[in-house]
Amino acid sequence: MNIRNITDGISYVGVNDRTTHRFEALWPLPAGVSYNSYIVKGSSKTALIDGVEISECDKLLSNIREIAGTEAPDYLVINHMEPDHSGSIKVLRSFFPEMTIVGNAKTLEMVKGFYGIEDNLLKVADNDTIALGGLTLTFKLTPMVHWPETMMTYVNERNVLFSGDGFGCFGAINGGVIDNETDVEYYIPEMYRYYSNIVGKYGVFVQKALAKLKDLKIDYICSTHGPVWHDEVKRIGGIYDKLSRYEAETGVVIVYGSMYGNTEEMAEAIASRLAEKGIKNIRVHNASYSHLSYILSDIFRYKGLIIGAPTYSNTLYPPIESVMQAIKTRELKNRVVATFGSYTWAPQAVKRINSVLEEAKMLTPDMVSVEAKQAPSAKTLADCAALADSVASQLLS
Ligand SMILES: Cc1cc2nc3c(=O)[nH]c(=O)nc-3n(C[C@H](O)[C@H](O)[C@H](O)COP(=O)(O)O)c2cc1C
Repeated sequence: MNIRNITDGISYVGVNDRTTHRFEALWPLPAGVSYNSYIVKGSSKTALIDGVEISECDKLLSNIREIAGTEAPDYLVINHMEPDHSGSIKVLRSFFPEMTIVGNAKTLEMVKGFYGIEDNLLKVADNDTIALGGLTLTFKLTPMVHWPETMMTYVNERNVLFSGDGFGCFGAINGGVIDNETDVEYYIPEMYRYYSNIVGKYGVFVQKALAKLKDLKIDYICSTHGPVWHDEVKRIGGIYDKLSRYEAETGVVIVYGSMYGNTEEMAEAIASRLAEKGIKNIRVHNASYSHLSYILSDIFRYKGLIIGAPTYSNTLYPPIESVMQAIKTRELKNRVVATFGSYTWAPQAVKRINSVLEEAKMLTPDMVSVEAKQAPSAKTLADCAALADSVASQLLS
């Protein structure tokens, strides 16, 4: 139980999930995940902000009881309808039948579509407010961060932003709810992984949301996953700004597939030459072993991207095809790219990687590609070194 007073009138009542293996049945959760819910208690009305995943609803109900006693919340504000938050709506409604469900037009359409609830709904538009008595909720519509209905709720008198999934991260709450009572560095990599996997495609919309928030004084960011940001508000905002502009740090991700070691030998040669050239942040991922979510996280973090694979059944080795589609889907930009691969009788891998990069508008005129016939020869390895030189010089120039 992580009930925590955030600031006057605002409490954390979220829950931890330490048993779901994969978020969205896709992304591993080695450190669990929290579904964050909050209570805002004014002098006349109380609002519950966002729900939790259905399997954790019982914990949420007891947290609400702990804070509000037998009093039912007057409102349930839904910032985001993804079922890891909205899954508990039906149960909450049956416990608190008088509670009004608050959302924008798109939210309420989903409330009906997912849960068949059509009564006691309150539709809000951008900048609409609800007075709770001494505390006012103002709604900021932030569509496509990362669903169409996503919005954020701001408490004017406390400078608190309930940001939905925005600024969230994987990792359950380990005791400390507010950032200054926990190890922030533990969560930062999980913020990169969360952003790149879940929100990464929607950089343009994140930028629009950030523009909308820029004049608000924000002392606390209360997202739906991970710690409440207080001391780190500025840093977290900066990370989101950078990620959504597809800006990256100096460093290189080498992601490759290999069955019998030929492509891998090229990957090793490239990595070692990059290090010789002074690149320190080099992340090498064998796509058959590293989970895609970690590969994407590094790809969002670092500016250099070198992709390699063998030809497989006249096309691209499948794990790298998955990586390519994930990159294309996320509309990645502003990367220094290079490609490599190997084949035995009819090369297809590099051609396929390059064609997906072209579709993704990531091909650059000076991009280097190297492809080895069978085992990499001394000449191929020299070409790999030249590829690394080209990437290093573009990154360090
Ligand atoms: C199941 C399978 C399918 C393959 N299909 C092709 C192919 O269509 N064209 C080709 O030139 N080589 C093909 N190859 C050969 C590999 O691309 C080649 O041996 C390459 O060097 C393997 O790289 P690796 O050692 O990094 O796994 C295939 C190999 C396997 C095992």
